[in-house]
Amino acid sequence: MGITNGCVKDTFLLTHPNPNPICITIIQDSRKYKLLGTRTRTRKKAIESNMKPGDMFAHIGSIIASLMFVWAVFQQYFPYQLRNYIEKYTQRCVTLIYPYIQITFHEFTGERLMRSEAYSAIENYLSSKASTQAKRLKADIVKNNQALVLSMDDHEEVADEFKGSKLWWASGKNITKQQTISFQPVTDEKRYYKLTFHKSQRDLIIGTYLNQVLKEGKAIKVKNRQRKLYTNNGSYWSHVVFEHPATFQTLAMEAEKKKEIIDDLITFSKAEEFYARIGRAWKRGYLLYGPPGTGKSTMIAAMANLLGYDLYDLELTAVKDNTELRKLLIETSSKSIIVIEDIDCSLDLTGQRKKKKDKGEEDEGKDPTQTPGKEERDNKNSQVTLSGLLNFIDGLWSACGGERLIVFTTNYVEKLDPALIRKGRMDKHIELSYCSFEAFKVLAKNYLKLESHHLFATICELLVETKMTPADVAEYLMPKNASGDAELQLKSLIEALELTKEARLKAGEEAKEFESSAIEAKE
Ligand SMILES: Nc1ncnc2c1ncn2[C@@H]1O[C@H](COP(=O)(O)OP(=O)(O)OP(=O)(O)O)[C@@H](O)[C@H]1O
Ligand SMILES: [Mg+2]
Repeated sequence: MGITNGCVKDTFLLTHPNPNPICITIIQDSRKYKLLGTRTRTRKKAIESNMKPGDMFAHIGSIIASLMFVWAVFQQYFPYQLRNYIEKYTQRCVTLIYPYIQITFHEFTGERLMRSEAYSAIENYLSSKASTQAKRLKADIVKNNQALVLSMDDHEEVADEFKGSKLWWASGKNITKQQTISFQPVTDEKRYYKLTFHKSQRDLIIGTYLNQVLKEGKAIKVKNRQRKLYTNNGSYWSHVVFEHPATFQTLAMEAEKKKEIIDDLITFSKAEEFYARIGRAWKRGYLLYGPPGTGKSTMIAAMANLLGYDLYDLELTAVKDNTELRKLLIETSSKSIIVIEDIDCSLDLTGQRKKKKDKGEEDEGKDPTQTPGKEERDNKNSQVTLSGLLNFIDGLWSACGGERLIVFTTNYVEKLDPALIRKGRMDKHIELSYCSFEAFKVLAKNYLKLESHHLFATICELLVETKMTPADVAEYLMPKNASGDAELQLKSLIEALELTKEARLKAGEEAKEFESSAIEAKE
């Protein structure tokens, strides 16, 4: 660049597209260069400079300043419509030559600027790629400060491959100034991910690849999330962190039965396509029944831990009426287990339909899930009725997308209305019963770290002859002192089993005596 009469010339003309160039004045101020823009007509007056020709810094500075200035002039002097027109056609021309397609996924979408599900799924999907490829990463802690999740920082790029096609994910952000009254400048950062791929792969990427990214991203999110236990306070759910340690490994139960339940749950959780194909909502109902202390609640916690689902513990007696019940149902999230414990105690749901039938009140063809009868309404303080509950389950099956399990527990299965537990509503009925020897061995392994012992044979015999719940057996296996002598604990269990056996025999004899005296009295 030569400077004649204080004017910038020559080199500039090489880089400047305008034949009547806009002159950029560069005034060397000690070591820094100040860039000032001015038009050609002021060329002669403009410059006082002692800049050395060929100075690289000055060149780059001048080019950038030149471009900025051209852009500023373009923005200022061209009418808006013309600018739009030029921009539109420039982009079209570029698209004609540029062989790649770009898709942008913004972090916030919609009028209410909700965080986009697609954005967070992509963030999760890219986390493993980012940790191996990106140079700048962002770290976040999830699961109650237990797990670290990495994602790529702004303006990073990672590559991915799908069925032999290469594609690139870049992260970026737009910064806009907000119009608020504040002493500090308030800026609004809008992040996005941009996917770039060759236009020949359009169908493959938009169809299959993106679906897979969203699916995998959501699965990672579910795995990383801190699970919650929701309880209803009237018509509102409140939650705490769900951290129950129960698993199917620690659950005392026959191995075959346990495996069947685990298989059923895992099959359900992976059966999205199957349910869609057969036209059924992706839901499954479980009825757990058995005496108190046989592990019904423990099994629900183990189910939630196995599948990584949230738990909604629905207290029916706290729900005012059917409308409130429906509202609660709609607020439950996907990948959750909705639990109604002790369904027989929650409401008087036991014989209402039978009573109505006896009185001939119910039409043969009438849908049982329709409007509640008077008896049902008058039964309890809570006005939730059997019909309401059936509607709740059927509504859950139809109104809410995403997978959900609903689990009822009861100590008295025979008391429940058959409509409530029919297949289709409660698909799987699981009986949890008194402690078997196989179940005892699981407890002994968990509590005493014993796989075999010479006292096991005696315990096996006694367990066949008596009825003791796993909860009671577990209580005898709890360490009673610091030494935690396993043999002592097994002996105390044997003692308790013998006492239970004696009590049972005595009760049997008394019952026999009572029966024979009743027969004698009749005669
Ligand atoms: N099958 C089991 N395996 C392991 N532990 C068990 C089992 N059953 C009971 N327990 C132990 O007994 C305790 C009580 O069990 P749980 O609350 O699951 O019984 P429940 O069947 O839900 O009883 P309820 O009908 O009274 O609600 C649990 O804390 C658990 O440690
Ligand atoms: Mg329970």
